[in-house]
Amino acid sequence: MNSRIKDIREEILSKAWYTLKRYTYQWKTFKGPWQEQSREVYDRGNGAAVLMYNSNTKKVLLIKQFRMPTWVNGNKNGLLLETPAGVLDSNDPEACMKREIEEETGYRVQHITPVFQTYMSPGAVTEILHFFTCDYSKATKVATGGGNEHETEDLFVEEYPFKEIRTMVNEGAIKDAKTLLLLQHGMLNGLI
Ligand SMILES: Nc1nc2c(ncn2[C@@H]2O[C@H](COP(=O)(O)OP(=O)(O)O[C@H]3O[C@H](CO)[C@@H](O)[C@H](O)[C@@H]3O)[C@@H](O)[C@H]2O)c(=O)[nH]1
Ligand SMILES: [Mg+2]
Repeated sequence: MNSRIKDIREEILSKAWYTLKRYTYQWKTFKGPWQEQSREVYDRGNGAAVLMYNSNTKKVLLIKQFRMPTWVNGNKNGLLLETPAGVLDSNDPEACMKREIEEETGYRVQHITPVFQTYMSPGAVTEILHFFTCDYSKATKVATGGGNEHETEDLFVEEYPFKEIRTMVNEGAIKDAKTLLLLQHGMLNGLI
């Protein structure tokens, strides 16, 4: 509860694949007086993302895919290098993450480690992202991966040596926030 907010009204602006709402409310400002504020809020559910590193081969697994929102905002071919990630389809982030790993990468992993959770774009998007790490091995590969064709997902799986990844991070070549967070976490904690 927050006693600084009252008279909240919500209005659906768009309800298609996900939901966009406008919230209008009274906010008690830090200066004292009440003020009416209005904010558009996009609800695409919550998500999960994982740093997949192989401590034997010393490689990190990343996926490349076309991301339309980046293409309309400066990413020339629209392709983005990211950690595996997915939208949660239940209240169990760990189970969802494991399903998503198998769908996107073809690995059926037993253990993943929760590391932190963050709001990804708190001015506009409700999403909390659950972050994990996973030390994977070749032996757990059960399928080719590449995403769910029914959902028109089309992913390309790549592996990068730790050394190359560290250079990419330091030179600003990673353009996706969740991926940068996880790679930096891996570097800070001696995983990669
Ligand atoms: N038809 C249609 N399909 C959509 C739309 N938006 C998403 N999809 C389908 O839904 C799939 C969702 O795939 P996931 O793997 O579950 O999610 P993601 O797009 O990888 O999202 C992850 O990364 C995002 C960006 O960092 C995160 O925001 C998200 O929570 C999650 O972690 C997409 O690949 C696409 O096929 C849409 O507007 N229309
Ligand atoms: Mg995904």
